[in-house]
Amino acid sequence: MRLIGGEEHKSNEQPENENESNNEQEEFTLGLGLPHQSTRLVVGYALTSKKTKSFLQPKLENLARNKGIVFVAIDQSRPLSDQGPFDVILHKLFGKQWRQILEDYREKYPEVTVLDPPSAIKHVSNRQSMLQDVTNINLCDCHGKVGVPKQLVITEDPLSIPDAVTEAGLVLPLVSKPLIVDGSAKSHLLSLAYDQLSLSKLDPPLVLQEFVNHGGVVFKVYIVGEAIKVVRRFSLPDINKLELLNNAGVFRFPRVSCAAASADDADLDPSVAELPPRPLLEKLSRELRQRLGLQLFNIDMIREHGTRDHFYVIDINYFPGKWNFFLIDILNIPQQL
Ligand SMILES: Nc1ncnc2c1ncn2[C@@H]1O[C@H](COP(=O)(O)OP(=O)(O)OP(=O)(O)O)[C@@H](O)[C@H]1O
Ligand SMILES: O=P(O)(O)O[C@H]1[C@H](O)[C@H](O)[C@H](OP(=O)(O)O)[C@@H](OP(=O)(O)O)[C@@H]1O
Ligand SMILES: [Mg+2]
Ligand SMILES: [Mg+2]
Repeated sequence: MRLIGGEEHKSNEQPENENESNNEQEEFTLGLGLPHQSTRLVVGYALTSKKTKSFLQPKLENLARNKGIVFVAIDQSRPLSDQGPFDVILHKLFGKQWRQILEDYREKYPEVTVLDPPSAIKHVSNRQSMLQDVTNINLCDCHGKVGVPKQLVITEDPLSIPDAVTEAGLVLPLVSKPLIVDGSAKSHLLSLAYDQLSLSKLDPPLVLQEFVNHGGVVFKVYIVGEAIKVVRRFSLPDINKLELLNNAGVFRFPRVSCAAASADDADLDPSVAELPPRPLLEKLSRELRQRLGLQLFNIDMIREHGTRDHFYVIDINYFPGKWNFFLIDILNIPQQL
């Protein structure tokens, strides 16, 4: 298991010069559970134009090509079976139609690795089901505990929300998040609720999650097959009891922890900045890859403020934006040795 990130863990094996490319391709392919090819790997990709631009940057394409990995754009206007042949299909498109196309293709070509299976992606496209697998993972002896904030799904009448929150015993403040994540900006419209009555202004379907004070830093744990990369991002600041008493209403907030909000080089309180323990991340990653059936995802984790080792998973994202940099890390590591 390789941990790449704030604290880079370099493997100490040296690539054999004579078939370096194959070994490095092996790193990439076996790490992702892909078939290892001795010659080249054809990766068909189906992404939005925005994602293609952010993911398939020249550096990645060139590096991959040097290692026998070729990316070929899938023409979404033509039958998938008329294209290829592919060894891998890498995709991040939403909607039933694409899911069906991919399921039919998997039936016909079971030998092609689909990163990742549409049903597994659908599971993490819902903010309730995405976190369900986290709570029953046995992490004893992994130097920490990992939970999920108490949360409540609201699908019906917003006027029922205040009573539903009382009944569920949720404690304010609460973070309101659209229930479905579909790549749209709308699915990232989050709000912070300081009082119960204002909750009836919200717009279901949504999930209400208890806000956990965490020192204003979130750990984004990127998982690419067997590789893990952790980065720190700025997050919402803690909310103390006085602020809670003096504030009322529901406030929408921007995407506070996006790529531009890197906290990796910030001067932070070490007790806040300390990365989650590696054994914890390795076990969590291994278990979630297996339970979610995913190879490409990230986990957003926060440390409960005032504790050393009590973490919460607040979000899981499929094929997040920074994947290409980690692919470069994985493809590139032997050259860095
Ligand atoms: N339960 C929580 N307690 C404290 N802060 C939270 C909680 N949930 C979300 N946040 C804050 O809101 C930010 C965004 O939350 P979340 O990651 O769930 O939204 P998102 O739209 O899925 O974001 P992205 O997919 O870009 O990571 C988090 O990075 C964190 O700063
Ligand atoms: O900070 P990053 O680049 O990891 O942010 C991700 C974000 O966490 C989500 O994964 C986004 O995907 P959706 O949830 O489907 O919107 C990513 O957007 P994408 O267009 O790159 O897939 C962000 O990059
Ligand atoms: Mg997040
Ligand atoms: Mg998310």
